[in-house]
Amino acid sequence: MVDNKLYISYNQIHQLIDDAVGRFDLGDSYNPDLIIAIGGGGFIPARILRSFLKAKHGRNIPIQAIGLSLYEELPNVGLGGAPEAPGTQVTKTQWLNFGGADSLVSLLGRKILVVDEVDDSRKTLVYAVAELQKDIREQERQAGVPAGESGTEIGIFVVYNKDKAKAEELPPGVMARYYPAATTPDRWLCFPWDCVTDIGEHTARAMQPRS
Ligand SMILES: O=P(O)(O)OC[C@H]1O[C@H](OP(=O)(O)OP(=O)(O)O)[C@H](O)[C@@H]1O
Ligand SMILES: Nc1nc2[nH]cnc2c(=O)[nH]1
Repeated sequence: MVDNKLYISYNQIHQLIDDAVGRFDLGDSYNPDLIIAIGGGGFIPARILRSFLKAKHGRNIPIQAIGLSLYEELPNVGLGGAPEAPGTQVTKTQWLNFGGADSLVSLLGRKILVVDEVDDSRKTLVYAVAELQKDIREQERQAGVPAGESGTEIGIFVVYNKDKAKAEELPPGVMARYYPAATTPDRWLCFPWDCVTDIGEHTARAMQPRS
């Protein structure tokens, strides 16, 4: 049976992020001051990205986490696990804390970089951006700033963009700040943090020439 999965190693992710920060001139052409990581898959890439942006600008960018889920896990069938089945709608499992007395995050005027490990159908990113835009409008309203005039910008960094027709589209202003570290065929990606068997074997598979 043909293994249609693509195995990815930690080093490959690290190297792709390093290359992408230089290639896209991230930190200069778009200089984020807030990273929003979409968990769980966006957490490790966001942390690596923060190191490369700090190396460039000497400034640690805060990382805030949101939790979104679209894919359900199928029973595990060996190394790398089974591909997961897409659900029909994205669900929020965790969101930013703002607005109340214990508010931690102001979005106004921020240059936000949303980070995830893979852009597949694009549903997750579209949902995240739409929800963030609602929050920005609400914060503008609370601050008495006309809608859309706070100077807040949203960009997107993904480690892998799957080369396929997307189910949904991002707003053009956000697509202008869309940074995919790599483009990959429409195959199931097995990330190293999903590996619960032998990480050495997983890494060896990741290093084999792609078929
Ligand atoms: O482009 P899409 O088709 O929306 O898929 C991409 C999303 O799918 C995965 O999340 P998942 O729902 O599996 O949650 P997880 O990160 O917690 O595993 C991945 O981390 C992305 O967030
Ligand atoms: N691990 C993993 N999660 C995903 N979520 C959407 N596409 C993928 C994929 O190819 N691999």
